[in-house]
Amino acid sequence: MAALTIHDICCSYNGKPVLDGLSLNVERNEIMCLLGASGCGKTTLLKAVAGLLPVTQGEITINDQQVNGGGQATVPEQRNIGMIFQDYALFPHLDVAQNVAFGLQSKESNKALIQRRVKEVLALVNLAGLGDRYPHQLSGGQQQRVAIARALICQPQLMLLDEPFSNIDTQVRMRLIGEIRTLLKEQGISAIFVTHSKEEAFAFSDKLALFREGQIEQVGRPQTLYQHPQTPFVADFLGQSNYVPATVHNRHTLVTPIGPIESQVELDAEPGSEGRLLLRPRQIQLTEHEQGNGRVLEQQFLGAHTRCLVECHGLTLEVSINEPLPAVSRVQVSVTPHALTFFSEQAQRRQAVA
Ligand SMILES: Nc1ncnc2c1ncn2[C@@H]1O[C@H](COP(=O)(O)OP(=O)(O)OP(=O)(O)O)[C@@H](O)[C@H]1O
Repeated sequence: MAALTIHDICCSYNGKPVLDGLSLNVERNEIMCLLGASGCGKTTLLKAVAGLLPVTQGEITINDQQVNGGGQATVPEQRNIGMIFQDYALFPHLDVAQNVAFGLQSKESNKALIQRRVKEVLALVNLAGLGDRYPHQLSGGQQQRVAIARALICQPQLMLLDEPFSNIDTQVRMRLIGEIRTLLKEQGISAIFVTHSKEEAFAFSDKLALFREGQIEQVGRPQTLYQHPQTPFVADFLGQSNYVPATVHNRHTLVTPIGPIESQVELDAEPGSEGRLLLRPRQIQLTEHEQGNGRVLEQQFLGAHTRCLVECHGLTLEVSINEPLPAVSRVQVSVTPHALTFFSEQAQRRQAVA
């Protein structure tokens, strides 16, 4: 069942449309990431869901309750939403316990109950015992945990997180992402999370919605978008792409300058179609070979892997290998068997017209 349904919404600033007929579904207990370049409308969508921005067309439904539609809008405080911001937005003059209690005080008068809930949520975010510290006495990661505890205390059904990890030290970031993801899953909370960073998006979300100028280009599981992008825009946004000119020989074979390449799934293009084969750096194999079809141009040792640039039949390919190759100049380039992603010229032309 859907935790959030956004149907055909439009939002604008000073009459200039930013979201124009956008639709998106988030399932219960699902974490959806809005990923995209700066200015493409991610925060605008969060604000519309939170009720902080007027929606000029379309409907928004949160857990079966319509909050926008038919000219009506539910006020933000009645949407049962928790919000987390990049800059934590804590009250500097309140201690941690007072910050966390803040949202609950307007709904609950029983002080003992509030104190008990504060303790519970501080324990959930691993801040037990730090209730009497002030925000300036905490690290960035700890301040973000306070912001999360403050949102959790009101038991929201939906959490909106706007670049929550971008001010956090890289070393702490991946650990915090893992912890918060587990916490949201344990508490059964659905979430929408905004980021520029594909690494954060991959690590935190169940699904990705990749934005492009106020539209969603593709939505799906992170691995699906990475491995089977529907457009070169999605392919290039999510990682390094090599494009090899190719012609469809039959439904399972492409003819390329590297040689014929077999696909593990049927290709969605007619024999004879021309286009480009997408190859990720890990989908290309290099084997040392004196008469090999490739020439190593450059290698960079990057710790966990080595980035290698290879010239092969006039193409420059970026390949990711585990260890640097010894000082050899020739290699045999081959493609790891997989379900090929082929962008036919015809389909690209259709998209450009649409
Ligand atoms: N209050 C505002 N008044 C006028 N224009 C705005 C306002 N807020 C945002 N915009 C414009 O709307 C567009 C979308 O902005 P939005 O903040 O949603 O983008 P974003 O994808 O979240 O970007 P970022 O990743 O940089 O935060 C941008 O062109 C931005 O300049």
